[in-house]
Amino acid sequence: MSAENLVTRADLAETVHESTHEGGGDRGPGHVTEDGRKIGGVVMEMKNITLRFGGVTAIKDISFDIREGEIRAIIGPNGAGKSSMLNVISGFYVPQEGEVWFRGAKRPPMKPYQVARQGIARTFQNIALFDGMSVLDNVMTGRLTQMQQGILAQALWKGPAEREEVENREKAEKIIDFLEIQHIRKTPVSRLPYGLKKRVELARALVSEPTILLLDEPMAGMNVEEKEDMCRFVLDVNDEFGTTIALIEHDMGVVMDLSDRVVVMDYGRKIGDGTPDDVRNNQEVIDAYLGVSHD
Ligand SMILES: Nc1ncnc2c1ncn2[C@@H]1O[C@H](COP(=O)(O)OP(=O)(O)OP(=O)(O)O)[C@@H](O)[C@H]1O
Repeated sequence: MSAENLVTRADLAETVHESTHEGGGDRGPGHVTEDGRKIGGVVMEMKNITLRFGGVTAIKDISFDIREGEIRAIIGPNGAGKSSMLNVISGFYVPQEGEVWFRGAKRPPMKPYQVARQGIARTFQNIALFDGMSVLDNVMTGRLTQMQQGILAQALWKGPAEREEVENREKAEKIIDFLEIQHIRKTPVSRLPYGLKKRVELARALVSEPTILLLDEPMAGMNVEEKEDMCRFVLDVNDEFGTTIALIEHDMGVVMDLSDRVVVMDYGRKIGDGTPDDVRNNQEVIDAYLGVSHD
């Protein structure tokens, strides 16, 4: 990330002050945050996860949980294993050891589309949209995992298929309005600036009405204004829909101001876990990550 793209904590505090929630204080289940958001019980639990790629151990025996309604950040230096962890949650990787628990039940190994059907949506570190398609059509693809009608029924445009298509379109339009991209809904994605493409990706993930939203570096490569917008939308999504959010982010200003709790990884290990204040004051975290530049 270039220096000009960096948002300082002070900048962000100023711009997202109204909806930002403090990191400190009691984070027990069932509590209400200082800004009135409800944090529920544990919705997802990673238990002793180990993931290897041949000789490389990307994740070493990591456990942490995610509570309903919270914004949970995963941070750490490059190669720490953050994306691998998000890929375990979303079913792209199956760990060699450990268990993933979702809504109080151990999750069997699942394909990513099955995980998506359980209400876990994600965005990617690198933009993964259909370039030649319009914003609306891209957002509509986010409904695919929810569709009940088969391809033949869709093609014949009959009865339930027609109703489903109308319903999907209404949901897509609602999210497009919510993320303030209605003015570009007919524009091919290839013509959009970077920040708007990232917002379209967010829209596509949101239109599936996820319980948990996984964001892999949602602000990477953005300029200051784009970052401020994205921060506001992440907070608004959490506020308005009560969506639980787990995100990977390198910008510490963003992480510290957005998150309820933070997991810190380094070389595949967990070296910190707690409120932003907890991790900010953790010497191991300072030595491994916070004390060094992340440009
Ligand atoms: N598909 C893969 N095959 C082999 N090794 C992999 C694969 N994916 C990740 N790794 C390795 O696992 C380790 C963790 O990578 P990962 O991408 O999860 O880290 P990260 O913390 O997300 O890094 P970054 O911040 O740079 O995105 C690295 O050593 C990486 O090279």
